[in-house]
Amino acid sequence: MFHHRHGCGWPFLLLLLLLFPFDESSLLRGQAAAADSHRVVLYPQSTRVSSIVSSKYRTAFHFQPPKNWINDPNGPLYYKGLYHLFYQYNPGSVVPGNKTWAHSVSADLVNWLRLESALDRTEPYDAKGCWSGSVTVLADGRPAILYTGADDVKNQAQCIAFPSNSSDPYLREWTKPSSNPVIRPDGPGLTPNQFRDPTTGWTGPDGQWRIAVGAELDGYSAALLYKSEDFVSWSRVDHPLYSSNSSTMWECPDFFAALPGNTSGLDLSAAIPNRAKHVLKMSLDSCDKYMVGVYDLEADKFVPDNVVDDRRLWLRIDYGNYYASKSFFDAKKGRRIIWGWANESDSSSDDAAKGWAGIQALPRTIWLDSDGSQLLQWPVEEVESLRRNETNHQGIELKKGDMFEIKGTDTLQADVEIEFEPGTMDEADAFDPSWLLNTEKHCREADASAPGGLGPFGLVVLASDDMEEHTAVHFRVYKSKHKHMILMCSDLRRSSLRSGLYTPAYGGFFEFDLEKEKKISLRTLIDRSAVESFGGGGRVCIMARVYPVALVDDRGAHMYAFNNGTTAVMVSQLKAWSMKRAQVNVKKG
Ligand SMILES: OC[C@H]1O[C@@](CO)(OC[C@@]2(O[C@H]3O[C@H](CO)[C@@H](O)[C@H](O)[C@H]3O)O[C@H](CO)[C@@H](O)[C@@H]2O)[C@@H](O)[C@@H]1O
Repeated sequence: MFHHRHGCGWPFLLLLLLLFPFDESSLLRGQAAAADSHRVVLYPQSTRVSSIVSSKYRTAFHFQPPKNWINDPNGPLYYKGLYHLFYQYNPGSVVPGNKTWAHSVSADLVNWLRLESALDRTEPYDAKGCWSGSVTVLADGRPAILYTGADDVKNQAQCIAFPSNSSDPYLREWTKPSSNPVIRPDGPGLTPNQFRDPTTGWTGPDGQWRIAVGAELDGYSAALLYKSEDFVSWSRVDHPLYSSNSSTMWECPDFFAALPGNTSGLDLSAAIPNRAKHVLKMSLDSCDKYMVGVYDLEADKFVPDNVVDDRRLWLRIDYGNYYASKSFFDAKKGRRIIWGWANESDSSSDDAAKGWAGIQALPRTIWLDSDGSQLLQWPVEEVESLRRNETNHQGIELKKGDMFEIKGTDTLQADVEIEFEPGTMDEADAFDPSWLLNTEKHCREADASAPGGLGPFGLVVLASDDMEEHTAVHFRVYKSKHKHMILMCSDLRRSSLRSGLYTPAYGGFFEFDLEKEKKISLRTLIDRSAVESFGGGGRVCIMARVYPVALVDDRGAHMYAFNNGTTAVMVSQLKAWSMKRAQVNVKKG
């Protein structure tokens, strides 16, 4: 029998059991299947599914403007006591196009004040859009924007802008000098409409500035390297910072240094300790991938520690809906922070009806693990200021089929931290490396309801009373040669009764010394249409967008810790908080 702990729905479940007997070993699938039979009778979709046009899907603490289309975060920086976030914004519409640099500021990375646009399409060289780029603080303390201007035939060139008044901490007004564009799409191997998204600058041993620009080079991907004395006149270095024939154009490259095992960040323009590694991030295939390596100062090249030919195996910043990320060194707290964009997962006609599309994922502190092999991420600590009414449990044993309902928390706006401790690791199934090639496929097959030796166990969020709608974030433990391989999935397939949504089962693997660590942690932040999860202390991150009908209908939602694996797991610690609404772009300054 399954063990439903502290559950709300006993009478209902009992009724379901009587009416629709199901395989006891697969509670989630069983409930959904039973509910499926109900759906026709109780919830004919035409009358049941209320409109997606609801302010209830707008996020309470993820960054979004009041309306219209947004994409990439651009040029984040900390300047004179304020955090600045610029982002790609179409001021006139909810579809991509006519991009400008919208601009917001914050004292705490949580509450944001909307300012006037920083860059608009005013010149022939940016007539089709002021596209993505970065901010660099120059030696005299002045920030400079480098962005991509797309002209009327969408050829791309890199352009510069300076604050009209750099003593203004709000950096409200920006000026484009007559020297623009400062880097044209010229030179051997370049494709003029595949040349964009300049990185933040750094200085080399010769004191000269360097930047990388995403490009297609001879049909392949490259982070092209440019050098300058004064940040205004640039020349192309005869070799790229790094290039690869495993893919085509890389968008939004990001290049930074990090010390293994140290959560403090490094400022790329300052002296970089010898022990430091470098990270090159690139956006392609609708996701953000990265390589860890060293920056060979003599050759002026990035050299990855491992060259992996098959790009499906490249490490990922996030295994969900997350793209075009950009990091910056936060001089206030000495950390590196990364921002990334999460698109809507509905149709563009839904977006048009809603009048808004796109959010930014939470700002995350990002650092390298102790052996320098992968990045770890965690929401910036400031997010915790929104936590209210803590719920705390320890020592909950979850046997196969158990669900433990987390009560007393606003399940639509919540922050949950759980530690799972398997009783034994003996039953873990064997790992097959071929799963790494398609983790989403593996998450579809390794469903939350399909029992394994050790797992699935995890969290079910935004679950309707009858489980007809729910999103499962869960782990499965596999034995591999040396350590364990942990699969983390965020399965959206039953997240909504609506049709026409993109509802994959996202997934990523991480290697973990479970014998030593004993516990696997999960942190999930639920913010209405956003479910952002961090597994294994930030080893795998999954950003997801969901649109449960129950949320709009005010039917509430449930949240459960569950285990459907053969081996019992102990929830050694469970903490949940309701999250207060932040002031995000509600006011214009
Ligand atoms: O806003 C331009 C910047 O955005 C980037 C990366 O997101 O380029 C995206 C790109 O278009 C694709 O992405 C759009 C969303 O950003 C999508 O809606 C569109 O359908 C896609 O083609 O933007 C340009 C212009 O559309 C196109 O060449 C890119 O692929 C970044 O590279 C740009 O600076």
